[in-house]
This record gives sequence, structure tokens and C-alpha cells, in this order.
Amino acid sequence: MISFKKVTKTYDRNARPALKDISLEVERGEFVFLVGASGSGKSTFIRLVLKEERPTAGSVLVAGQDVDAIPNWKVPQLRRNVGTVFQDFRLLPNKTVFENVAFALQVIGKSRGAIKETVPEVLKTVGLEGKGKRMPHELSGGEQQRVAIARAFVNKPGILLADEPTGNLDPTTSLGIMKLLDRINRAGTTIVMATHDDEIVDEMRKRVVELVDGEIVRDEASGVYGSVR
Ligand SMILES: Nc1ncnc2c1ncn2[C@@H]1O[C@H](COP(=O)(O)OP(=O)(O)OP(=O)(O)O)[C@@H](O)[C@H]1O
Repeated sequence: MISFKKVTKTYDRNARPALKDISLEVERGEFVFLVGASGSGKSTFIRLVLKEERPTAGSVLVAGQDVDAIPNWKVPQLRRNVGTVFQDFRLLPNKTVFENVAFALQVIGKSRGAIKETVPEVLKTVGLEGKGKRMPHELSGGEQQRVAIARAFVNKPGILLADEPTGNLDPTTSLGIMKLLDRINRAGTTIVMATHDDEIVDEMRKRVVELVDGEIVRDEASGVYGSVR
């Protein structure tokens, strides 16, 4: 589903690479934790998948397509198939919960009828039934993240990229968010989640890919946050 073939990304010509000769295959339906210290290259990995950055060398394939070969006018189509969730939720503050989720459908031209039907269903899936009329500031952090996940998921993307989605949440709320992501994954969406949250990684026992200074130092099925020595 996502394939990195000998990918190097250098932002500044003289700086050390943010990613160094990375090769990685993420199969359809997998759940992968990307772990590593701040600056190890996790966000760069995510930006390359979204074509927000271009590799300096090597190639990135998403659903079999070389991202670099996708013309700019087709990039929105790529990003529709790759939902994103971030640490800071990124909701539209002046729109209701319903409108925040509906927006993702409006931009792809869905009819009002379809939107009216789909949004409440998705809100129910993420545990926000009946909260469509609330404004983001009237929600807890965990609820705001659920809205962000609903928005990312409403188009049923094949891939969901999550960059520190539990970074602003307490442990109990984080666990709720992880259960939701796990459910979405089990329904068929491939998930790559960058995180520093060792408790979550240890609890979930998914594939763990560890980056150190832009290089993959560990790739384990059912792994834990820190390598077992
Ligand atoms: N736009 C940019 N221009 C120049 N250098 C950058 C840019 N973005 C990232 N870098 C550098 O690339 C390296 C990897 O950064 P990246 O953001 O991918 O790490 P990260 O693992 O996501 O870190 P964090 O956990 O803090 O988000 C760092 O050395 C960083 O300073």
C-alpha cells in the first residue's frame, strides 16, 4: 500500500538527511507505529507519502503509484485516499462538528442529501452521536480528536496517517482514541501512526518501525516502544 524504495530526503543541501536510504513496505490493512526521537524523520515520512515534500533520491509509491509522477492537479485525489490526523486536531474553529466533517464531503462534490446521511453515521462510528451541533471549543480534547478522525475517515480512505494523534491527550483518553483507530484499521484502512507514546505502543502490540537519525534501526511485528535488550 505504501512503498519506500531507497528514499533519501535532504532539506538543506549541507544538512544531514532527514531520511537516509529508507526502504519499507506497508501492506494493505497493516497498522504500523513509526517511533523515534524528535527529529528522527517521522513527520518527513508522512509528508513524503502526501507529496508535501519530494524525495531527494529514491521513490515513494502509494497504492502502486509513484507519488513523484503524480501531476499537481491530481494531488488532491491522492490526499483523498490518504486521510490525516494530527496532534493539534486542526478543526475549523467557527464551524460545528457536523460542518467540520461535512466539509470533507463538500469539497469532493457530494450532494447535500448524501452529506446529511453520511455525517451522522460517521459521528456515531467515532462515538460522537448527537454532538453534531457543538462547536469545537465546546468539546474535550479527546472529542475534538474524534471529530478529526471522523473527518479523515468520512471518505473511507485506503490509508490513514496519524502524526502524534494522542500527543495532547491524557492516557485514558488516548486509549479511547487508539481503540477507535484499531477499529478503523480492522475495517480495512491501512494505518501508519507516528508517536512518542510508549504506553500506547506497548499496549497495542502492532508492527513497530523505529527511526534513529533518519535510518530504520528496527522493524518488528507485534513490537514494543523500546527495543528489548
Ligand atoms: N522544512 C524543513 N526544512 C529543513 N529541515 C527540516 C524541515 N523539516 C524537518 N527538517 C529536519 O529534518 C529532520 C527530521 O525532522 P522530522 O520533522 O521529520 O522529525 P520527527 O521525527 O517528525 O520529529 P518530531 O517528533 O519532533 O515531530 C530534523 O533534523 C529536522 O530539523
